[in-house]
Parts: sequence; C-alpha cells; structure tokens
Amino acid sequence: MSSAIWSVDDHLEDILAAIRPLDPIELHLLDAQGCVLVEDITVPVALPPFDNSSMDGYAVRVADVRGATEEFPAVLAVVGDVAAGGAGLPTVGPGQAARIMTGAPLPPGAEAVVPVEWTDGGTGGGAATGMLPAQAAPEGASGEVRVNRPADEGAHVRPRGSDVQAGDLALARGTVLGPPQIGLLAAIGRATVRVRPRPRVVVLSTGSELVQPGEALGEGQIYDSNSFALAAAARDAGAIAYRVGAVTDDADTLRATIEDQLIRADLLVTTGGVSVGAYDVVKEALSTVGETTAGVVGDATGETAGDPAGAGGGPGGETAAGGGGVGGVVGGVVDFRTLAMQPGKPQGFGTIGRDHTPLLALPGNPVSSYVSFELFVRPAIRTLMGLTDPHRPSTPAVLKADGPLRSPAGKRQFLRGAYDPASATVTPVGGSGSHLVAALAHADCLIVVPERETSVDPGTEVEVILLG
Ligand SMILES: Nc1nc2c(c(=O)[nH]1)N[C@H]1C(S)=C(S)[C@@H](COP(=O)(O)OP(=O)(O)OC[C@H]3O[C@@H](n4cnc5c(N)ncnc54)[C@H](O)[C@@H]3O)O[C@H]1N2
Ligand code: MOO
Repeated sequence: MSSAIWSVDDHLEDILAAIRPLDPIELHLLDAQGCVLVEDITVPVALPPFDNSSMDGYAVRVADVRGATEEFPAVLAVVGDVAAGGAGLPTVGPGQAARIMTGAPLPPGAEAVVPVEWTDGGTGGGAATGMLPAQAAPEGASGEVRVNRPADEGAHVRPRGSDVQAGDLALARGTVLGPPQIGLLAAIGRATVRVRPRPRVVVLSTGSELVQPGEALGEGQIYDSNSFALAAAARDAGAIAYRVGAVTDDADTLRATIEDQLIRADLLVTTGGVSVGAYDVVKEALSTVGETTAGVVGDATGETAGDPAGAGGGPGGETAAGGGGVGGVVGGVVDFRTLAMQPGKPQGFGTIGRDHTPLLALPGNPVSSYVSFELFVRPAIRTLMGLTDPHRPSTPAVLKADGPLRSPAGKRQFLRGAYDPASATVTPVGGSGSHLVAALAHADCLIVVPERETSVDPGTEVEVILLG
C-alpha cells in the first residue's frame, strides 16, 4: 500500500495517465450511439437528392396560376399523381398540373407547388382540406383542379442540396454520435462508421454478507446494491456493463473470477474488501492475478515495463508488489491507497493481466463506492471512449441549510445535495454517512467541501458536481 496520503486530484491524474482511448472499430450506426467518431464524414450525395415538394398539393407552372383568386381560379388539367418514391414522372405542360405528395420529386415542367388547401382538390366545390386516398378516389389524379392563389417559382419546393451538398463535411472526427448525428449518417447512406467502441466494464462486488435482490435475507446478510448501482453508472457513462454479483470473501474464488472476467473487460471495477479488516479479500486476491510476464511488475525489482500505470506516479509511489503480500499483482500493479477524501478513503488502482487491463478497486460502503465511481471510474470510462473532457460538469451554488456543514480537516468531502438551477442554490440531502443509500437516491449533485474547510455556513458559495 502506498504509505502517503493521496489527494483526490493526484489519484485521478494517476488513473487517467494510465488509460488510453480504445482502438477504433467499424460499427453499425445504432451500435455507434454515444461513441466518438474517428473519421471525417463527407457527404456523398446532396441532400435532398432532388427538388421535392414540401406540401401535399399540385405541381404547377407559375404562369398558369399568376393572378389566381377564389373568384377567378386558374383551371388546370390534372395529368397524374406524383407520390414520394414514385418514378416515371408525368411532364407538366402549359395549363396542366400534377397531384404531388410531400417529399415527391418535382415533375419536369413544374416550377412550384400549391398546397391542396389553395385549391378545390379537383372536386369542383370550395377550398379543399385534404386529398382523398388515391385508392378510394383514383379519379383525383385526372380531371380538373381549380387553384385559387398564385405561387412564385420554387414555392413549397425543397431544392436539391438545400440541406447539404455532395462533398460537404457532414460530421468531423471527434463528434459524439447522438440521435441527430446518427440520423444524418443514415440520411447520407452510411450503414457503418468508424468509432471508438463502448468500453466493456466488468463490475464485481465482494462480500460474504451479500445476497442478490429477490432472494431471502439470512442473519447478518444485506442485499448487494453496489454491483447494480455501479453497473448502471457504467452504462450511464457510455460503457457496456457486465455485472458480476457478489463474490464471497475468498481470495482464490475472487482471483479465479477476475481471471475469467479479464477476457471481456476493458476496465474492471471491484467494490468492497479494500480496507484494513481481516476479510478484505480484494487486496489479498490481487497479489496473484494474471500471468507472469518478464519485466512486468510483480518481479523483485518492482519494474513497470510495459505497464502504463506507472507505479511511481503518485505520492509514496510504492506499490505493494513484493511488499506486505498485498496488491503486488503478477502481470500487473495494483496499488492500495488512502485518499484525503470522505467518503472514499480506501482505493485501489492498477493494471492487471496480459493486456494490462485497468482495475479500480472501490470501497464497499455504498455511498463511497458510488462517489468513487463518479470521481474516478466515470472519467476513466470516458477517456477510454476518446472523449476530450471526461468530467461531470460542476457549478457554483449557494448553500441552503439549517446550520453549518461539518467536514473532516484535510479531506475533500463530497456531500449529497439537491441543486436548484433557478435560484443557483444547493440543499444537503441526508448526512455524511457512507451507508445512506436512500438519501443518495434523492440527490442530484455532490457538494464539494475543500480540504481546508472544516465548516461551511449557510449562504456560502460551494462547488457542486452535477450528476445526471
Ligand atoms: N479500522 C478501520 N476500519 C475501516 C476503515 C479504516 O480506515 N479503519 N475505513 C472505513 C472506510 S472509510 C470504508 S469506506 C470502509 C471500506 O471497506 P471495504 O472496502 O473493505 O468494504 P467492506 O468492508 O467489504 O464493506 C463496507 C460496508 O459496505 C457494505 N457493502 C459492501 N459491499 C456491498 C455491496 N455490494 N452492496 C451493498 N453494501 C455493500 C458492507 O456490508 C459494509 O457495511 O471501511 C471502513 N472501515
Ligand atoms: O471513506 Mo469511507 O469511503 O468514508 O466511507
């Protein structure tokens, strides 16, 4: 274990320094949702690809409807229907019109579209409110139509290329693909794109006291909530989460489970078993996970060849490799640390296995594990995704509370809060206890109390980290 106390910032920096964005792959559009594009996408064909109608109505020649009024309508011969997707367009000659539907190509000869509401709809009566379905009234595509308003050239026509032109940059590399971006890619005919994939995050909880929800609780048992909260948080961060529920406090079992999971993990997260108790199994197990690789930490020198975790990266710089029998992983480095933070004091970080998969060992207390996830795992996931700013947004807010907030000296405290954007105030939700899961479920932000403060009075401006 590192002997020095780590600051929140140093621990985060150490983690992020070890994490590289995942290699890009080609994914189908919907699988690429939320992913970062690694190629510039050029428009292959103009959008719209052809001049088309923005209204259901009649395609006409401008001269034919010039001066048309309800009293003196232009009477035109209907030469056919143009439906969206239709081919074999009728030509609109002088004195003629074609019925046209929204999105249908403007037929040759036509210069504008008059909406059906500006006509009698071919009924010979008053202003139409719509068209009858073609199957019910096939005669609507022939006969006469009375148009009672003029139309300028291009009226109700969406010109070819009015959205984007062939050769335009549709999306630049680095773009995060949300629904509108995926829509644009589909609109220009792309079926797949090159992106950084969603990281596969394995969440593993430890503790012999844990029972899965839905099962009966025995004496001294509690439900495993951390693996659910953290798997959900991993998904929320953009990852594909694999939840591995509750491994018992047995080092061999945990080791075997971790080794099994490495195959599908870009990042491993454990909860529990990182403190100083007699059953703190994560520390014990992580001393021998992975494969023996020459030159990789775990050997007598503690050398970190090929391992980006950089054992000497932070205060203390000492990993437990070869020291104390805990934390030194053959084929990796896992360093167990004490952070100047509340909750979330005990933390482990390193890389394990042949691929040097990053592993974050979070404390077991439910609030501690969630806060630790938000502060350290979420940025790690978002760095793997290639996002340039992997952090949650934060904002100043004025503290609204009945009395002062107390915070331990020298520790950065993260209290749960409810943020009101209208008044830019924040109200604490529940106390500072790291077992208070109900209060956590009613909070939407973390109130940050800096290391130097031991008390914060109501009315003081504090920083809040906005969750969700
Ligand atoms: N003598 C000391 N004791 C403790 C210290 C210390 O410095 N000296 N640190 C305390 C702090 S702070 C924390 S945080 C915890 C961290 O403990 P562990 O990471 O070893 O976690 P566990 O002992 O396994 O569990 C702690 C607590 O959380 C509950 N838990 C664990 N896993 C889950 C889960 N998946 N779902 C729901 N609840 C879970 C567990 O039952 C315990 O109540 O250590 C303090 N002790
Ligand atoms: O630091 Mo522990 O994480 O307070 O509860």
